[in-house]
Amino acid sequence: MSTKYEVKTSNKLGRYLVAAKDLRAGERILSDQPFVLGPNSDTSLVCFNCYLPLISKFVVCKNCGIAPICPGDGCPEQFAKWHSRQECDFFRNLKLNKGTSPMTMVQNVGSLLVLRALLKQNDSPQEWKVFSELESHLDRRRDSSVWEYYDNTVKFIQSLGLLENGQNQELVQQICAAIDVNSFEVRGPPIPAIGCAEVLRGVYLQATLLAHDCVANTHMSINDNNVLVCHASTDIKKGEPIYYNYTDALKGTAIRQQHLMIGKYFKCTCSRCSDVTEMGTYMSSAVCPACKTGYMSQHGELWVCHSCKNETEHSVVGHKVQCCSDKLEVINKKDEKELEEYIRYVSLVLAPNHYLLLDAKQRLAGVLRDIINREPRPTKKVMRRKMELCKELLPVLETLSPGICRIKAITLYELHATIVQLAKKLFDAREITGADFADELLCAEKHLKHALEMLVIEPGNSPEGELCAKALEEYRALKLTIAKVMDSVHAEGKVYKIEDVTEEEALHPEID
Ligand SMILES: C[S@@+](CC[C@H](N)C(=O)[O-])C[C@H]1O[C@@H](n2cnc3c(N)ncnc32)[C@H](O)[C@@H]1O
Repeated sequence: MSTKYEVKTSNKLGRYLVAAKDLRAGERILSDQPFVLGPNSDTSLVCFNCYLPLISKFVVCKNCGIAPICPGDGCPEQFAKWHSRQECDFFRNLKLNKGTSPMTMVQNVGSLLVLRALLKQNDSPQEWKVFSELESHLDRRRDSSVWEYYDNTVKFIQSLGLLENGQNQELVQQICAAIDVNSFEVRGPPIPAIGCAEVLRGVYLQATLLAHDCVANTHMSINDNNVLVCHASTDIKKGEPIYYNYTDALKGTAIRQQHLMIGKYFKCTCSRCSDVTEMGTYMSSAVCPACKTGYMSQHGELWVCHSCKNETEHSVVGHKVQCCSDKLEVINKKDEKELEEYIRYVSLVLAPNHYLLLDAKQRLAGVLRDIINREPRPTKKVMRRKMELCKELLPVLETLSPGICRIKAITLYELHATIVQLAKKLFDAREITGADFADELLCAEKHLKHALEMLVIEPGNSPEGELCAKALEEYRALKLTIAKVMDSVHAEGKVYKIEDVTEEEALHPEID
């Protein structure tokens, strides 16, 4: 039993976790191994052992003769292996006694996670019991399209003779439902030479008890060994609920609620959902066509301006917002000019922090980052624009994801990097003084330190953990540079050049 949290039950939330003591931001609350982990139901073929995609060819496991696995040298050693001895023996029996073929497995890869959960019934009966008691909303799903969707999985499991006497298709539907309602997205193993990874789903029996709030007080990370770690993102007082955000904090209320209703079967009534301004961010609001300065938010069939109180029919504003959304779908989101044009165009219609605008601004910041890193002499204009975009995003993140937040940390890291790049360029061109240069570097240092304070809890073997290691090196180098610049500012008559800091000094500074 954890000393950090207690399990409570309410009519509204079912079981949920509360803090058993005062928790500080950054404090670890729980760490959890997956009960099951595997591909999504609509997956393309993956290796049954390591979950790498099997793109053009595969072999079958030598022992069971039916599980598709990696060809050539087999699965990379560093990845977890999921085709267990028990499963392999079970598959072998299937082949010998039922004539099950590798093709049956290939065709039913989307049901693999359900099959693996069901096999836990005998392999880990205690865990299975906990899993079988999770909320599944089975009655809400009965006779719906999702029930029908999983019909193939039911047939596949039945064909393997896995349902014991008295068990029926309801059990398979219940497993499908419990996985849908309780699973977390997990990054699959990175595909060699490409780097990107399949998105898998994992059920974590402790973490799944966290209730949802659109303004969460936890930060979740899953490392490359698939261990989930949950930290407090803000201070949490003893007795307060511990919340995780099941949906995307950077989406508007209508989209978040739809996602929660379709996937988790509840209507969120959190403080953000109950506030049409979304905590003053106006993230789903539009510019008022009457006063042109106020923002209108939706109240049922009307949109009302917070400033001049003008009322407009939903059909009118809703249509405009839909057009902005449709346009974002079709533009080239890797093209700087198309994104800038989109931002200019929709800024006439949408409030500045509307989620569609924030989406476009985030993408543009990424495109500009790539330009700055790729071009030998990126322009000051590009750097300034990227900094402006980061600065626009940060206050919204601070309101909607207070405390420790991954996107906030990355945005602060990016902001620091560009401040340093621009300041260096300006100083080298003698466009700013040594004192101004030092000020800029100090400002960058403040942002980098803040980013590091959040990144430090990321698991080392994750992309964010790697960013943390890189940021730490850069922090040490930056401190050294600042000290040199300060010295030169104070040393009369000396003209300081950043190149005066040797690479050796920058990369291996003395740590203070
Ligand atoms: C991942 S499960 C959480 C564990 C679940 N309470 C249990 O006892 O098994 C998600 C379900 O918890 C309930 N839930 C979580 N957060 C909620 C919220 N903010 N409002 C209403 N229901 C919520 C919903 O039934 C949802 O489908």
